[in-house]
Amino acid sequence: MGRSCITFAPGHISGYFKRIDGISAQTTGSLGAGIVIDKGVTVEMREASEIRIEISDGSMDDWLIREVLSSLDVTAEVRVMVDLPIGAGFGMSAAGLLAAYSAANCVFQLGMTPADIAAAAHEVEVSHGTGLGDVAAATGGGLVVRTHPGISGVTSRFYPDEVFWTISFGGISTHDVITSHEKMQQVTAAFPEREPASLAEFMENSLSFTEKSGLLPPDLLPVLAACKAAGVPASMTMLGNGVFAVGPAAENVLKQFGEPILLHVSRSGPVILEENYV
Ligand SMILES: Nc1ncnc2c1ncn2[C@@H]1O[C@H](COP(=O)(O)OP(=O)(O)O)[C@@H](O)[C@H]1O
Ligand SMILES: CC(C)(COP(=O)(O)O)[C@@H](O)C(=O)O
Repeated sequence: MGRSCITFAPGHISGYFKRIDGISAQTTGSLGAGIVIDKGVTVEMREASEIRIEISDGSMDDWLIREVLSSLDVTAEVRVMVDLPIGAGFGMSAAGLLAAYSAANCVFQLGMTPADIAAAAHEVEVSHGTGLGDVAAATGGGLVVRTHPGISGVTSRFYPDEVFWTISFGGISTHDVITSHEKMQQVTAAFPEREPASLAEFMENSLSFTEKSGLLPPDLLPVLAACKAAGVPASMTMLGNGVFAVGPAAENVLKQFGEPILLHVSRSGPVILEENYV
């Protein structure tokens, strides 16, 4: 007998970013811009005397969720359902952390505010090198521009109605990239000067960053070229081996290279979907 909760947190595709190091995990993060998407991570959690974790992609690697439970000193049974591949630039670690902290807060009635949940998730994300700016972005919805590091760094959110299509050829180790001084130097040099005021400007910034960042895997060159030829705005999913592209015409272009996935811009951040006493 006890309480059980189901939560959802959206994923986030970074178009471009720049690492900022502060004196703590909370003041460390990134500046940049990206889109919060309607696919993400659902977490179902119930009180239990022993920890049991099941991840929908069959992964046995459950350290991220264990980290959440141990930081709160609670034991629970947890089911994690991931809508998109982990490690492929869809911010699944931030979504998993936000959904898991929200679920634990609901199950164990911890009284955490949304800012407490975001701070806890950002702490894990930064201290383990699984991301820098995704948590801040995914605390709400929209196309998000971040001008300060940390969970309060969002300056603007706007909500384009356009559909997005994405294609993924696999992962890139976020940890290895964001802890490489050399890679971060090139990324910083590639950071666009102009803050985007529209979806079109965001896509222009993202593509110019991608081309200068030194992070573009060669497999993506023909995909980006095909999008350009068809007049479809597209860029690389930071940090993953994939492309995201705007508008209905993107589907047919991306189809030549694999199985495209349809995305919309999320209107909200983490939510509690269900709360029960069992
Ligand atoms: N939603 C999740 N649920 C459980 N573990 C996760 C989740 N997301 C990430 N992880 C763990 O964290 C590691 C690093 O993930 P990361 O590359 O940062 O993912 P992403 O790029 O999707 O945010 C993964 O190898 C996996 O062990
Ligand atoms: C680009 C990235 C550093 C990593 O993103 P992901 O691989 O999706 O965790 C992101 O957190 C950001 O700061 O913009």
